Amino acid sequence: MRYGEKLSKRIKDTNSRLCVGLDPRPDLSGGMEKIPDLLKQVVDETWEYAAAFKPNMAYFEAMGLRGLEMLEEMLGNMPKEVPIILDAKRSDIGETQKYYAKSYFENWNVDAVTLNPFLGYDTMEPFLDWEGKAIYVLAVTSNPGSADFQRQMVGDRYVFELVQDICRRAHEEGRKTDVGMVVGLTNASDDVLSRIDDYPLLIPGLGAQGGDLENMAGKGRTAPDTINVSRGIMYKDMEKSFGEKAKFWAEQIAASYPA
Ligand SMILES: O=c1ccn([C@@H]2O[C@H](COP(=O)(O)O)[C@@H](O)[C@H]2O)c(=O)[nH]1
Repeated sequence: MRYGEKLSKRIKDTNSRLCVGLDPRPDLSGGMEKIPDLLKQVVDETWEYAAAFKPNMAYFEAMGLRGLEMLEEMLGNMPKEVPIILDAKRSDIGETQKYYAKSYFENWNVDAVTLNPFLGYDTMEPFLDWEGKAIYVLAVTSNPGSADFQRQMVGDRYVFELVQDICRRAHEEGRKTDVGMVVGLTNASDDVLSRIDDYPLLIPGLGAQGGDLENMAGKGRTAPDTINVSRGIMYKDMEKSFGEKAKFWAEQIAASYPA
């Protein structure tokens, strides 16, 4: 089964496009030793509402070797039907990318990984022949600085449209790996979305970053797009359970962008 099929099935089964972000912060969680139980609790309480989970490498790397062990332990115990998108945003020459691809797709067996496309198509190549896997390339990120490069014009096209050419090329070449894009909800204007094809989108920026779900309403998209919430579930309204917050966000998303 291709990645897109697995994610589409999950979105249908749960009636949810919510991607639950797993960004553990020891400073807000009573110390590093609390993180493994916290992650287990978040996964246990939210998985029924989750189209996907997205651990961000930065938060695990910040805890040193123990953090990587925690990530590995967590990945080994995730519900198998929920796709895992590892937010790594890697970028390097192709020879080195081979080892990132092996690390994420073979050793950790995640379903998808985020990549920075700045070094060009050849650096995506090592990720493109993996059955059942996907990459999401950064196209229009959710930060204000997305205007610095991504939303600049080169001739009569935006830079993010050149990024989209990577998806098109992989698709035309019939590669085994699915290729989607990261498009931040905060910057998902009509001008942007009208130029984005129906490839799977990973859409961060809901919750703490204030992205507006109305941006996604009525766009006629059919791809298995998933909308991420990290802090809004793990570190907001702590009197509520993680499950309650995940349910809330799944419903909010469905109201504007039905599954
Ligand atoms: O453009 C991007 C790409 C990735 N992210 C990541 O998503 C989550 C968002 O966390 P929140 O707490 O829901 O704001 C985090 O891991 C970011 O590094 C993004 O925000 N924007």
